[in-house]
Amino acid sequence: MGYIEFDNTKEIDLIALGRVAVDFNPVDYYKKLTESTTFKKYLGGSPANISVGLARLGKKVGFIGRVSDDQFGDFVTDFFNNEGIDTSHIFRCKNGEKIGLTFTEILSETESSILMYRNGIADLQLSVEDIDEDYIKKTKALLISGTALSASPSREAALKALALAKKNNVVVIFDIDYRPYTWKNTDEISIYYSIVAKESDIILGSREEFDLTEKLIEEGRTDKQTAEYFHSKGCKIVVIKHGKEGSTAYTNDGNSYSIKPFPVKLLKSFGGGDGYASAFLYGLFEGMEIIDCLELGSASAAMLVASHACSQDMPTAEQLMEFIKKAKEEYGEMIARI
Ligand SMILES: Nc1ncnc2c1ncn2[C@@H]1O[C@H](COP(=O)(O)OP(=O)(O)O)[C@@H](O)[C@H]1O
Ligand SMILES: O=C(O)C[C@@H](O)[C@H](O)C(=O)COP(=O)(O)O
Repeated sequence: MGYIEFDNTKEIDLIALGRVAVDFNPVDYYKKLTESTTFKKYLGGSPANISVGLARLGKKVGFIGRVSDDQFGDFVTDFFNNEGIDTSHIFRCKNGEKIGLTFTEILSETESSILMYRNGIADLQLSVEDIDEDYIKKTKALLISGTALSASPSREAALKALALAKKNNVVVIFDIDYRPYTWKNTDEISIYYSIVAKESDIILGSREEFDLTEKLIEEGRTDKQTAEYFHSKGCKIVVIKHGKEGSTAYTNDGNSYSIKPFPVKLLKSFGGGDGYASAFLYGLFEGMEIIDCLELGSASAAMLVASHACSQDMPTAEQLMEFIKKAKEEYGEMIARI
């Protein structure tokens, strides 16, 4: 059953809006960040990682964002160009704002932390003038990443893009993407997350992220109650992730589909969400059944938590299918299915 009706006359599959950043992941990991001395530089930023993931899977991807006018702004723009991602709407900050830097601490396979340098950040300078209706008209889907709502003028730019997407028959995907940094308080989180969530066709988030969204609506909801609420506002698919416990997609016909993680040798505990989102959305673009979309998402997520990078290690469709094939050969056809 097709829960999402994409307008396939549009030339772009997905435009993502939000931060592009630079990740510095330690090469000498499994130690404290204070002790790591060597790092590998990658493109980063959750919506940017998702964009790379979808491009690697063969989708036509665009991006709306602001980056610094320096070598790191060049680096991320060049990386996008090399991946075939449209950069016509990635703008440079002209007042010295800097791109976000993310230093990750990989203490063990299961313990990681993320140190974000976001003072005077470029991505939150995205402004309503950067939001071009003619560009948004071109895409089947717009993905809004929650951190874009954390401060003005990016907040108003994201809300303008949302309005133009609704006006132009563009599917709206809200990746809640909570990062504590930048938000003033939890009231603002709930106000702005819930505005976007109530307008979205697809929402992806962890339980914690939905709790933050629903703080000013109703607290303590179950996953089912959360899904039913956003379905009542017009959302078609609500995906609620529970880390290594797996995830469930709730569709607006009252059905739900759950998937478990694929067994994998963990390298780090982050990066899974971006792999998950890109592959899940790829499945929707391909018209797959929800459970098959979830399987793709779970597999890609597993590949990413087993990898050092969160962008550069995004799989191609061939690699993703090969990973699933091998997992099923080793663990059985129903390995990730509940
Ligand atoms: N230890 C793990 N092994 C395999 N897959 C994992 C593991 N941890 C997370 N994942 C996968 O990554 C997905 C997203 O992880 P989660 O922590 O929920 O999101 P995020 O990475 O955005 O914080 C999970 O739903 C799961 O499929
Ligand atoms: O989102 C960021 O700014 C940092 C990411 O680039 C980083 O790779 C990461 O934390 C991935 O997050 P996740 O996929 O949500 O675990």
